[in-house]
Amino acid sequence: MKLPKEFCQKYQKLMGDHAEAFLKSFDREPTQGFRINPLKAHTPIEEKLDDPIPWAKWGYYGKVRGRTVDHQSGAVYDQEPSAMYVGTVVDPKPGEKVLDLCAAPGSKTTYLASLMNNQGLLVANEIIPKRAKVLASNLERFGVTNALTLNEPPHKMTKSFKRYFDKILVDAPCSGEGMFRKNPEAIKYWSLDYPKKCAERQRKILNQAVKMLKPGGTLVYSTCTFAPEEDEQVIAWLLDNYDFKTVPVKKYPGMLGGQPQWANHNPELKNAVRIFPNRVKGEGHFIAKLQKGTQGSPKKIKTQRSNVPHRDRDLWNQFAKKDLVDFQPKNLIEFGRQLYAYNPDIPNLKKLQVVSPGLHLGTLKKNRFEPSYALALALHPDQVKHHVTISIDEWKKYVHGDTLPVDPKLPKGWYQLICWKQPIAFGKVVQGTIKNFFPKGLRFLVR
Ligand SMILES: C[S@@+](CC[C@H](N)C(=O)[O-])C[C@H]1O[C@@H](n2cnc3c(N)ncnc32)[C@H](O)[C@@H]1O
Repeated sequence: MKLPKEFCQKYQKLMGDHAEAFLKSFDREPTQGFRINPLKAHTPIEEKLDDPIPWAKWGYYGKVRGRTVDHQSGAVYDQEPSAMYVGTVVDPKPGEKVLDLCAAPGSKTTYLASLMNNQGLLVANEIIPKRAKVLASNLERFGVTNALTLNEPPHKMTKSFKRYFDKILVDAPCSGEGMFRKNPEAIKYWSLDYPKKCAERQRKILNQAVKMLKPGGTLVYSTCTFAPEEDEQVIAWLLDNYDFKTVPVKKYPGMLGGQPQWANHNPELKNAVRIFPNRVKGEGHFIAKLQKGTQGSPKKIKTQRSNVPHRDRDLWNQFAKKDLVDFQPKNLIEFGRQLYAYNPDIPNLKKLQVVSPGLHLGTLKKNRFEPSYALALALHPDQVKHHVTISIDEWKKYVHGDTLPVDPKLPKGWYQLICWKQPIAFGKVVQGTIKNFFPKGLRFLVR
Protein backbone atom coordinates (compact mmCIF):
# COMPACT_ATOMS: atom_id res chain seq x y z
CA MET A 1 0.00 0.00 0.00
CA LYS A 2 1.32 3.42 -0.90
CA LEU A 3 1.34 5.44 2.32
CA PRO A 4 2.06 9.21 2.38
CA LYS A 5 5.76 9.86 2.97
CA GLU A 6 5.00 12.23 5.86
CA PHE A 7 2.83 9.57 7.48
CA CYS A 8 5.73 7.07 7.45
CA GLN A 9 8.19 9.65 8.76
CA LYS A 10 5.85 10.65 11.57
CA TYR A 11 5.48 7.09 12.85
CA GLN A 12 9.19 6.33 12.37
CA LYS A 13 9.91 9.22 14.68
CA LEU A 14 7.25 8.21 17.22
CA MET A 15 7.85 4.46 17.22
CA GLY A 16 11.56 4.08 16.50
CA ASP A 17 12.43 0.41 15.96
CA HIS A 18 8.77 -0.66 16.07
CA ALA A 19 7.76 1.51 13.11
CA GLU A 20 8.90 -0.94 10.44
CA ALA A 21 6.59 -3.76 11.53
CA PHE A 22 3.73 -1.29 11.97
CA LEU A 23 4.15 0.25 8.52
CA LYS A 24 4.57 -3.18 6.89
CA SER A 25 1.24 -4.29 8.34
CA PHE A 26 -0.51 -1.92 5.90
CA ASP A 27 0.44 -4.33 3.10
CA ARG A 28 -1.51 -7.18 4.65
CA GLU A 29 -5.17 -7.93 3.93
CA PRO A 30 -7.65 -6.32 6.35
CA THR A 31 -8.97 -8.53 9.13
CA GLN A 32 -12.70 -9.22 8.98
CA GLY A 33 -15.15 -10.18 11.64
CA PHE A 34 -18.80 -10.37 12.56
CA ARG A 35 -21.03 -10.70 15.60
CA ILE A 36 -23.97 -13.02 15.94
CA ASN A 37 -27.13 -11.51 17.33
CA PRO A 38 -28.27 -12.67 20.77
CA LEU A 39 -31.52 -10.72 20.34
CA LYS A 40 -32.63 -12.99 17.51
CA ALA A 41 -34.51 -16.25 17.64
CA HIS A 42 -31.78 -18.48 16.20
CA THR A 43 -28.08 -18.35 15.48
CA PRO A 44 -27.13 -17.78 11.84
CA ILE A 45 -26.51 -20.87 9.79
CA GLU A 46 -24.27 -19.75 6.94
CA GLU A 47 -21.35 -18.47 8.99
CA LYS A 48 -18.64 -20.62 10.55
CA LEU A 49 -18.39 -20.00 14.28
CA ASP A 50 -15.01 -21.64 14.85
CA ASP A 51 -12.72 -18.62 15.37
CA PRO A 52 -14.02 -16.54 18.29
CA ILE A 53 -12.63 -13.07 19.03
CA PRO A 54 -11.36 -13.20 22.64
CA TRP A 55 -12.42 -9.68 23.64
CA ALA A 56 -15.90 -9.65 22.13
CA LYS A 57 -18.96 -11.56 23.27
CA TRP A 58 -20.66 -13.04 20.16
CA GLY A 59 -17.69 -11.94 17.96
CA TYR A 60 -15.98 -14.18 15.37
CA TYR A 61 -13.31 -13.79 12.73
CA GLY A 62 -14.60 -14.30 9.21
CA LYS A 63 -16.48 -12.66 6.41
CA VAL A 64 -20.22 -12.10 6.20
CA ARG A 65 -21.85 -11.88 2.80
CA GLY A 66 -24.54 -9.18 2.31
CA ARG A 67 -27.74 -10.34 0.53
CA THR A 68 -28.18 -13.51 2.63
CA VAL A 69 -30.99 -14.58 4.94
CA ASP A 70 -28.65 -14.31 7.95
CA HIS A 71 -27.76 -10.74 7.04
CA GLN A 72 -31.25 -9.54 6.04
CA SER A 73 -32.85 -11.02 9.15
CA GLY A 74 -30.23 -9.35 11.36
CA ALA A 75 -28.87 -12.63 12.70
CA VAL A 76 -25.33 -11.39 11.98
CA TYR A 77 -23.60 -8.01 11.93
CA ASP A 78 -20.41 -7.31 10.09
CA GLN A 79 -17.81 -5.55 12.30
CA GLU A 80 -14.07 -5.16 12.21
CA PRO A 81 -12.63 -7.11 15.20
CA SER A 82 -10.72 -4.35 17.02
CA ALA A 83 -13.83 -2.09 16.87
CA MET A 84 -15.70 -4.77 18.83
CA TYR A 85 -13.56 -4.15 21.88
CA VAL A 86 -15.16 -0.71 22.27
CA GLY A 87 -18.58 -2.19 23.16
CA THR A 88 -16.97 -4.59 25.62
CA VAL A 89 -15.20 -1.66 27.33
CA VAL A 90 -18.40 0.42 27.52
CA ASP A 91 -19.94 -2.60 29.28
CA PRO A 92 -23.53 -1.33 29.39
CA LYS A 93 -25.95 -3.21 31.63
CA PRO A 94 -29.64 -3.96 31.04
CA GLY A 95 -31.69 -1.11 32.50
CA GLU A 96 -29.05 1.61 32.21
CA LYS A 97 -29.30 4.87 30.28
CA VAL A 98 -26.65 4.83 27.59
CA LEU A 99 -25.73 7.32 24.87
CA ASP A 100 -23.88 6.48 21.67
CA LEU A 101 -23.16 10.03 20.51
CA CYS A 102 -21.51 9.38 17.11
CA ALA A 103 -23.35 6.24 16.21
CA ALA A 104 -23.81 5.71 12.45
CA PRO A 105 -23.83 3.23 10.85
CA GLY A 106 -24.53 1.50 14.15
CA SER A 107 -21.94 -1.27 14.49
CA LYS A 108 -21.18 -0.33 18.06
CA THR A 109 -24.79 0.58 18.90
CA THR A 110 -25.96 -2.91 17.92
CA TYR A 111 -23.34 -4.42 20.20
CA LEU A 112 -24.40 -2.13 23.06
CA ALA A 113 -28.04 -3.20 22.52
CA SER A 114 -26.95 -6.87 22.64
CA LEU A 115 -25.17 -6.32 25.95
CA MET A 116 -28.23 -4.48 27.32
CA ASN A 117 -30.51 -7.28 26.10
CA ASN A 118 -32.81 -4.55 24.77
CA GLN A 119 -33.50 -3.35 28.35
CA GLY A 120 -32.97 0.23 29.50
CA LEU A 121 -32.54 3.18 27.19
CA LEU A 122 -30.05 3.43 24.38
CA VAL A 123 -29.91 6.83 22.69
CA ALA A 124 -28.21 6.54 19.29
CA ASN A 125 -27.29 9.85 17.69
CA GLU A 126 -25.80 10.73 14.32
CA ILE A 127 -25.17 14.25 13.03
CA ILE A 128 -25.42 13.53 9.27
CA PRO A 129 -29.06 13.04 8.20
CA LYS A 130 -28.44 10.33 5.58
CA ARG A 131 -26.21 8.37 7.95
CA ALA A 132 -28.80 8.75 10.72
CA LYS A 133 -31.33 6.98 8.48
CA VAL A 134 -28.89 4.15 7.81
CA LEU A 135 -28.32 3.91 11.57
CA ALA A 136 -32.06 3.60 12.25
CA SER A 137 -32.41 0.99 9.52
CA ASN A 138 -29.52 -1.10 10.91
CA LEU A 139 -31.02 -0.95 14.40
CA GLU A 140 -34.34 -2.17 12.99
CA ARG A 141 -32.67 -5.03 11.15
CA PHE A 142 -30.84 -6.04 14.31
CA GLY A 143 -34.10 -6.10 16.30
CA VAL A 144 -33.11 -3.29 18.67
CA THR A 145 -36.21 -2.26 20.60
CA ASN A 146 -34.79 0.06 23.28
CA ALA A 147 -33.25 2.79 21.10
CA LEU A 148 -34.21 6.41 20.60
CA THR A 149 -32.51 7.46 17.37
CA LEU A 150 -31.64 11.11 16.91
CA ASN A 151 -30.10 13.29 14.22
CA GLU A 152 -28.51 16.15 16.12
CA PRO A 153 -25.26 18.02 16.52
CA PRO A 154 -24.17 17.19 20.09
CA HIS A 155 -24.64 20.76 21.41
CA LYS A 156 -28.36 20.59 20.55
CA MET A 157 -28.81 17.60 22.83
CA THR A 158 -27.35 18.89 26.06
CA LYS A 159 -30.43 20.80 27.26
CA SER A 160 -32.62 17.70 26.96
CA PHE A 161 -30.11 15.30 28.53
CA LYS A 162 -28.35 17.32 31.23
CA ARG A 163 -26.37 14.98 33.57
CA TYR A 164 -28.66 12.19 32.39
CA PHE A 165 -26.68 9.19 31.15
CA ASP A 166 -25.02 6.41 33.14
CA LYS A 167 -22.66 5.70 30.25
CA ILE A 168 -21.64 7.59 27.14
CA LEU A 169 -19.69 6.37 24.16
CA VAL A 170 -17.93 8.93 21.96
CA ASP A 171 -16.68 6.93 18.98
CA ALA A 172 -15.28 10.06 17.47
CA PRO A 173 -15.01 11.08 13.83
CA CYS A 174 -11.25 10.85 13.25
CA SER A 175 -8.52 10.77 10.63
CA GLY A 176 -9.26 7.06 10.21
CA GLU A 177 -5.70 5.76 9.86
CA GLY A 178 -6.92 2.36 11.02
CA MET A 179 -9.26 2.28 8.02
CA PHE A 180 -6.52 2.60 5.40
CA ARG A 181 -6.35 -1.14 4.67
CA LYS A 182 -10.10 -1.56 4.48
CA ASN A 183 -10.76 1.66 2.63
CA PRO A 184 -7.64 2.99 0.85
CA GLU A 185 -9.71 6.01 -0.28
CA ALA A 186 -9.35 7.32 3.30
CA ILE A 187 -5.65 7.98 2.58
CA LYS A 188 -6.66 10.81 0.21
CA TYR A 189 -7.99 12.88 3.11
CA TRP A 190 -4.86 12.45 5.18
CA SER A 191 -2.31 15.24 5.63
CA LEU A 192 0.13 16.01 8.40
CA ASP A 193 -2.32 18.64 9.76
CA TYR A 194 -5.44 16.51 9.50
CA PRO A 195 -5.17 14.84 12.96
CA LYS A 196 -4.92 18.28 14.59
CA LYS A 197 -8.10 19.43 12.85
CA CYS A 198 -9.87 16.25 13.87
CA ALA A 199 -8.73 16.74 17.47
CA GLU A 200 -10.36 20.16 17.56
CA ARG A 201 -13.67 18.62 16.57
CA GLN A 202 -13.19 15.76 19.04
CA ARG A 203 -12.68 18.21 21.92
CA LYS A 204 -15.85 20.08 20.89
CA ILE A 205 -17.83 16.83 20.92
CA LEU A 206 -16.39 15.85 24.31
CA ASN A 207 -17.28 19.28 25.76
CA GLN A 208 -20.92 18.38 25.08
CA ALA A 209 -20.68 14.72 26.10
CA VAL A 210 -19.35 15.76 29.53
CA LYS A 211 -22.52 17.80 30.17
CA MET A 212 -24.77 14.82 29.45
CA LEU A 213 -23.00 12.37 31.76
CA LYS A 214 -24.32 12.03 35.29
CA PRO A 215 -21.94 12.39 38.25
CA GLY A 216 -20.01 9.15 38.67
CA GLY A 217 -20.98 8.05 35.14
CA THR A 218 -18.48 6.56 32.69
CA LEU A 219 -17.32 7.88 29.38
CA VAL A 220 -15.63 5.77 26.72
CA TYR A 221 -13.71 7.62 24.03
CA SER A 222 -12.52 5.72 20.98
CA THR A 223 -11.03 6.35 17.57
CA CYS A 224 -9.89 4.18 14.69
CA THR A 225 -6.76 6.24 14.21
CA PHE A 226 -3.20 5.96 15.52
CA ALA A 227 -2.55 9.72 15.71
CA PRO A 228 -1.54 10.76 19.27
CA GLU A 229 -3.11 14.20 18.62
CA GLU A 230 -6.54 12.48 18.50
CA ASP A 231 -5.85 9.82 21.09
CA GLU A 232 -3.59 10.37 24.12
CA GLN A 233 -3.52 14.16 23.64
CA VAL A 234 -7.32 14.41 23.64
CA ILE A 235 -7.55 12.35 26.84
CA ALA A 236 -4.76 14.41 28.46
CA TRP A 237 -6.74 17.55 27.60
CA LEU A 238 -9.93 16.03 29.08
CA LEU A 239 -8.15 15.11 32.33
CA ASP A 240 -6.68 18.61 32.57
CA ASN A 241 -9.98 20.38 32.02
CA TYR A 242 -12.63 18.25 33.66
CA ASP A 243 -13.17 16.23 36.82
CA PHE A 244 -12.44 12.77 35.39
CA LYS A 245 -10.14 9.90 36.22
CA THR A 246 -9.18 7.08 33.91
CA VAL A 247 -10.37 3.51 34.45
CA PRO A 248 -7.89 0.74 33.50
CA VAL A 249 -8.88 -1.13 30.34
CA LYS A 250 -7.87 -4.79 30.23
CA LYS A 251 -5.14 -5.56 27.72
CA TYR A 252 -5.54 -8.80 25.76
CA PRO A 253 -2.35 -10.33 24.35
CA GLY A 254 -0.75 -7.95 21.87
CA MET A 255 -2.68 -4.88 23.04
CA LEU A 256 -0.66 -1.98 24.46
CA GLY A 257 -1.48 0.76 26.93
CA GLY A 258 -1.83 4.39 25.92
CA GLN A 259 1.53 6.11 25.44
CA PRO A 260 2.03 8.97 27.97
CA GLN A 261 5.18 10.13 26.15
CA TRP A 262 3.02 10.93 23.09
CA ALA A 263 1.09 13.49 25.14
CA ASN A 264 1.93 15.28 28.41
CA HIS A 265 3.50 12.27 30.20
CA ASN A 266 0.45 11.83 32.45
CA PRO A 267 0.90 8.20 33.65
CA GLU A 268 -2.89 7.75 33.77
CA LEU A 269 -2.82 7.51 29.98
CA LYS A 270 -1.40 3.99 30.34
CA ASN A 271 -4.88 2.91 31.42
CA ALA A 272 -6.14 3.40 27.85
CA VAL A 273 -5.62 0.70 25.24
CA ARG A 274 -3.97 0.80 21.85
CA ILE A 275 -4.59 -1.87 19.24
CA PHE A 276 -1.99 -1.95 16.49
CA PRO A 277 -2.57 -4.16 13.42
CA ASN A 278 0.96 -5.59 13.54
CA ARG A 279 0.43 -6.88 17.10
CA VAL A 280 -3.27 -7.88 17.18
CA LYS A 281 -5.60 -9.44 14.58
CA GLY A 282 -7.64 -6.29 13.93
CA GLU A 283 -7.43 -3.00 12.04
CA GLY A 284 -6.52 -0.79 15.00
CA HIS A 285 -8.23 1.31 17.65
CA PHE A 286 -7.57 3.58 20.60
CA ILE A 287 -9.94 3.22 23.56
CA ALA A 288 -9.98 5.16 26.84
CA LYS A 289 -12.43 4.73 29.70
CA LEU A 290 -13.02 7.55 32.17
CA GLN A 291 -15.15 8.09 35.23
CA LYS A 292 -16.70 11.44 36.02
CA GLY A 293 -16.32 12.88 39.52
CA THR A 294 -19.28 12.41 41.83
CA GLN A 295 -19.88 16.09 42.58
CA GLY A 296 -23.36 17.36 41.74
CA SER A 297 -26.52 15.35 41.35
CA PRO A 298 -28.25 13.81 38.34
CA LYS A 299 -30.80 16.17 36.85
CA LYS A 300 -34.53 15.44 36.69
CA ILE A 301 -35.88 15.96 33.21
CA LYS A 302 -39.29 16.58 31.72
CA THR A 303 -40.26 13.27 30.14
CA GLN A 304 -42.24 12.51 27.01
CA ARG A 305 -45.97 11.85 27.39
CA SER A 306 -47.96 9.40 25.29
CA ASN A 307 -50.02 11.17 22.62
CA VAL A 308 -52.11 8.31 21.24
CA PRO A 309 -55.89 8.87 21.15
CA HIS A 310 -58.22 6.02 22.22
CA ARG A 311 -59.31 5.34 18.68
CA ASP A 312 -55.77 4.67 17.48
CA ARG A 313 -54.92 2.69 20.59
CA ASP A 314 -57.93 0.47 19.83
CA LEU A 315 -56.68 -0.19 16.30
CA TRP A 316 -53.35 -1.33 17.71
CA ASN A 317 -55.02 -3.39 20.47
CA GLN A 318 -57.23 -5.17 17.94
CA PHE A 319 -54.18 -6.13 15.90
CA ALA A 320 -52.16 -7.17 18.98
CA LYS A 321 -55.04 -9.29 20.32
CA LYS A 322 -55.67 -11.06 17.01
CA ASP A 323 -52.08 -11.55 15.81
CA LEU A 324 -49.63 -11.35 18.71
CA VAL A 325 -49.00 -13.33 21.90
CA ASP A 326 -48.29 -11.44 25.15
CA PHE A 327 -46.84 -8.40 23.44
CA GLN A 328 -48.34 -5.28 24.97
CA PRO A 329 -45.89 -2.37 25.17
CA LYS A 330 -47.26 0.11 27.70
CA ASN A 331 -45.98 3.35 26.27
CA LEU A 332 -47.13 4.28 22.80
CA ILE A 333 -46.44 7.39 20.78
CA GLU A 334 -47.58 8.59 17.36
CA PHE A 335 -45.47 10.43 14.82
CA GLY A 336 -47.84 11.35 12.01
CA ARG A 337 -49.71 8.10 11.44
CA GLN A 338 -46.76 5.96 12.55
CA LEU A 339 -47.08 4.21 15.89
CA TYR A 340 -44.09 3.47 18.12
CA ALA A 341 -43.42 1.89 21.50
CA TYR A 342 -41.07 4.11 23.49
CA ASN A 343 -39.22 4.22 26.77
CA PRO A 344 -41.08 6.52 29.22
CA ASP A 345 -37.76 7.82 30.60
CA ILE A 346 -36.98 9.74 27.41
CA PRO A 347 -37.13 13.54 27.55
CA ASN A 348 -39.79 15.55 25.80
CA LEU A 349 -38.99 15.13 22.12
CA LYS A 350 -40.38 18.46 20.91
CA LYS A 351 -36.99 20.13 20.65
CA LEU A 352 -35.12 17.16 19.20
CA GLN A 353 -34.67 15.94 15.63
CA VAL A 354 -36.04 12.42 16.01
CA VAL A 355 -35.34 9.68 13.47
CA SER A 356 -37.12 7.03 15.51
CA PRO A 357 -38.52 7.43 19.05
CA GLY A 358 -38.39 3.69 19.72
CA LEU A 359 -39.68 0.47 18.21
CA HIS A 360 -41.73 1.16 15.09
CA LEU A 361 -44.91 -0.89 15.52
CA GLY A 362 -46.62 0.06 12.29
CA THR A 363 -48.98 2.40 10.45
CA LEU A 364 -52.41 3.54 11.59
CA LYS A 365 -54.74 3.28 8.62
CA LYS A 366 -58.34 4.50 8.61
CA ASN A 367 -59.92 1.40 10.17
CA ARG A 368 -57.04 -0.96 10.64
CA PHE A 369 -53.43 -1.32 11.75
CA GLU A 370 -50.63 -2.37 9.43
CA PRO A 371 -47.63 -3.90 11.26
CA SER A 372 -44.13 -2.70 10.34
CA TYR A 373 -41.10 -4.49 9.01
CA ALA A 374 -39.27 -3.45 12.20
CA LEU A 375 -41.88 -5.26 14.31
CA ALA A 376 -41.56 -8.44 12.25
CA LEU A 377 -37.80 -8.40 12.83
CA ALA A 378 -38.09 -7.57 16.53
CA LEU A 379 -40.59 -10.24 17.53
CA HIS A 380 -39.59 -13.78 18.40
CA PRO A 381 -41.79 -16.29 16.50
CA ASP A 382 -43.30 -17.29 19.87
CA GLN A 383 -44.75 -13.77 20.11
CA VAL A 384 -46.64 -14.00 16.81
CA LYS A 385 -49.70 -16.20 16.29
CA HIS A 386 -49.47 -16.95 12.57
CA HIS A 387 -46.45 -17.90 10.49
CA VAL A 388 -45.65 -19.08 7.01
CA THR A 389 -42.33 -20.84 6.54
CA ILE A 390 -40.81 -19.98 3.18
CA SER A 391 -37.99 -21.59 1.19
CA ILE A 392 -34.79 -19.81 0.23
CA ASP A 393 -36.12 -19.35 -3.33
CA GLU A 394 -39.29 -17.80 -1.99
CA TRP A 395 -37.18 -15.57 0.27
CA LYS A 396 -35.27 -14.32 -2.79
CA LYS A 397 -38.58 -13.43 -4.46
CA TYR A 398 -39.98 -11.74 -1.36
CA VAL A 399 -36.96 -9.49 -0.71
CA HIS A 400 -37.13 -8.53 -4.38
CA GLY A 401 -40.70 -7.30 -3.85
CA ASP A 402 -42.67 -10.17 -5.47
CA THR A 403 -45.85 -11.77 -4.13
CA LEU A 404 -45.78 -15.48 -3.21
CA PRO A 405 -48.41 -18.16 -3.85
CA VAL A 406 -49.64 -19.91 -0.71
CA ASP A 407 -52.23 -22.57 0.25
CA PRO A 408 -55.60 -21.00 -0.77
CA LYS A 409 -57.16 -22.44 2.40
CA LEU A 410 -54.96 -20.25 4.61
CA PRO A 411 -57.19 -17.65 6.32
CA LYS A 412 -56.76 -14.00 5.37
CA GLY A 413 -54.49 -11.96 7.66
CA TRP A 414 -50.99 -11.07 8.80
CA TYR A 415 -48.29 -13.76 8.93
CA GLN A 416 -44.72 -13.54 10.13
CA LEU A 417 -42.64 -15.04 7.32
CA ILE A 418 -39.91 -17.38 8.49
CA CYS A 419 -36.90 -18.55 6.51
CA TRP A 420 -34.19 -20.74 8.07
CA LYS A 421 -35.99 -20.22 11.39
CA GLN A 422 -35.41 -16.43 11.18
CA PRO A 423 -38.30 -13.97 10.96
CA ILE A 424 -37.73 -11.98 7.78
CA ALA A 425 -40.88 -9.79 7.40
CA PHE A 426 -44.65 -9.66 7.76
CA GLY A 427 -46.74 -10.68 4.75
CA LYS A 428 -50.48 -10.38 4.25
CA VAL A 429 -52.27 -13.50 3.06
CA VAL A 430 -55.23 -12.80 0.78
CA GLN A 431 -56.87 -15.62 -1.23
CA GLY A 432 -53.87 -17.84 -1.84
CA THR A 433 -51.32 -15.03 -2.21
CA ILE A 434 -48.85 -13.51 0.22
CA LYS A 435 -48.94 -9.81 -0.58
CA ASN A 436 -45.56 -8.16 -0.41
CA PHE A 437 -44.91 -5.74 2.45
CA PHE A 438 -41.12 -5.74 2.23
CA PRO A 439 -40.12 -2.02 2.48
CA LYS A 440 -39.61 -0.61 -1.02
CA GLY A 441 -36.36 1.14 -0.15
CA LEU A 442 -34.79 -2.07 1.16
CA ARG A 443 -35.67 -4.46 -1.68
CA PHE A 444 -32.80 -6.23 -3.42
CA LEU A 445 -32.09 -8.81 -6.07
CA VAL A 446 -30.22 -12.02 -5.21
CA ARG A 447 -28.79 -13.86 -8.20
C1 LIG B 1 -16.21 6.70 13.67
S1 LIG B 1 -17.75 7.13 13.04
C2 LIG B 1 -18.86 6.24 14.04
C3 LIG B 1 -18.92 4.78 13.77
C4 LIG B 1 -19.98 4.10 14.60
N1 LIG B 1 -19.80 4.35 16.01
C5 LIG B 1 -20.02 2.60 14.37
O1 LIG B 1 -19.38 1.86 15.12
O2 LIG B 1 -20.71 2.18 13.44
C6 LIG B 1 -18.00 8.76 13.59
C7 LIG B 1 -19.35 9.36 13.30
O3 LIG B 1 -19.39 10.68 13.84
C8 LIG B 1 -20.13 11.49 12.97
N2 LIG B 1 -19.75 12.92 13.16
C9 LIG B 1 -19.11 13.72 12.31
N3 LIG B 1 -18.98 14.97 12.83
C10 LIG B 1 -19.56 14.96 14.03
C11 LIG B 1 -19.78 15.94 15.03
N4 LIG B 1 -19.34 17.19 14.89
N5 LIG B 1 -20.46 15.57 16.12
C12 LIG B 1 -20.90 14.31 16.26
N6 LIG B 1 -20.72 13.33 15.34
C13 LIG B 1 -20.05 13.66 14.25
C14 LIG B 1 -19.80 10.97 11.59
O4 LIG B 1 -20.81 11.32 10.66
C15 LIG B 1 -19.69 9.48 11.83
O5 LIG B 1 -20.88 8.82 11.53
